[in-house]
Amino acid sequence: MTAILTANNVGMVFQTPDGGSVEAIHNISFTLHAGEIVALIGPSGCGKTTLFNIISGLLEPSRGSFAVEGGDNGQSVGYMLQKDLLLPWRSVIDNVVLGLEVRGVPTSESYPVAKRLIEAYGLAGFENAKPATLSGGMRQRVAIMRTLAFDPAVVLLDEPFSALDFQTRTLLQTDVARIIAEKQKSAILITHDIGEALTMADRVLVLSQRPSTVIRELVIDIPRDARDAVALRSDPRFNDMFITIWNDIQGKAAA
Ligand SMILES: Nc1ncnc2c1ncn2[C@@H]1O[C@H](COP(=O)(O)OP(=O)(O)OP(=O)(O)O)[C@@H](O)[C@H]1O
Repeated sequence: MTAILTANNVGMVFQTPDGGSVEAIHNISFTLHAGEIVALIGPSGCGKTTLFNIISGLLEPSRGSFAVEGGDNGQSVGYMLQKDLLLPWRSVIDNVVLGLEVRGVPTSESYPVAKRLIEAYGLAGFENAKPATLSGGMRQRVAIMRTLAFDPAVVLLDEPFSALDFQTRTLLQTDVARIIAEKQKSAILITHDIGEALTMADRVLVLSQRPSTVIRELVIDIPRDARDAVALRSDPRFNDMFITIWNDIQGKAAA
């Protein structure tokens, strides 16, 4: 398996204005392989956002090393955030091409890429619509298209659906996992939602309380393409894994 992203003994200590320090991440090591979705889940304040900022190249770790295949992290990592951050004055297609435009790709090249994504992922006919006229789920679809349009090596999904209602969120989890598989992308999913991690990921890394380390690695041995977000919830394996992760996050020993 080809490694796309490698974190080796990554640690992060923040200096505080009063001269003290906060150790956010104690030691995290993991590898993301080509085509994989790895979920990071942990208690509130355990350092998920800090790790996300390290992965995206916004922060240098205090210890250890971090590498993304293809070099400069910022260039090879695409984000999808909880807030879709679409530009309200731009149409759907002009939002999808934004990342390409920033990189200087002319519209003669970027529009066909965007049109293919919009058609493939269920928004044909909405190319010229403004974000305000779309539902929350449609806007998140536009956000994933914008992320995929510039062909990043790794897609970072930072609580991507937490602002959506349960039904939309459940449908989009399966959809986005499928889109990532079809585009042969690798992704890291940061989430508080155990069900979301189990629906979308190949592996779940459970993080401890701050300063965080990986306290469990769980391989989800149900093929991704056979996972329906709703049917999965009545699978006994889902329940077992859910309880294991829940106990880890609560700091409880397995029952
Ligand atoms: N710039 C900073 N200076 C000092 N401490 C910081 C800084 N950034 C984060 N921290 C601390 O590091 C810890 C981890 O923060 P982080 O935001 O990464 O957690 P998180 O897991 O994303 O939280 P949540 O689950 O609530 O979104 C927290 O205790 C936070 O207060």
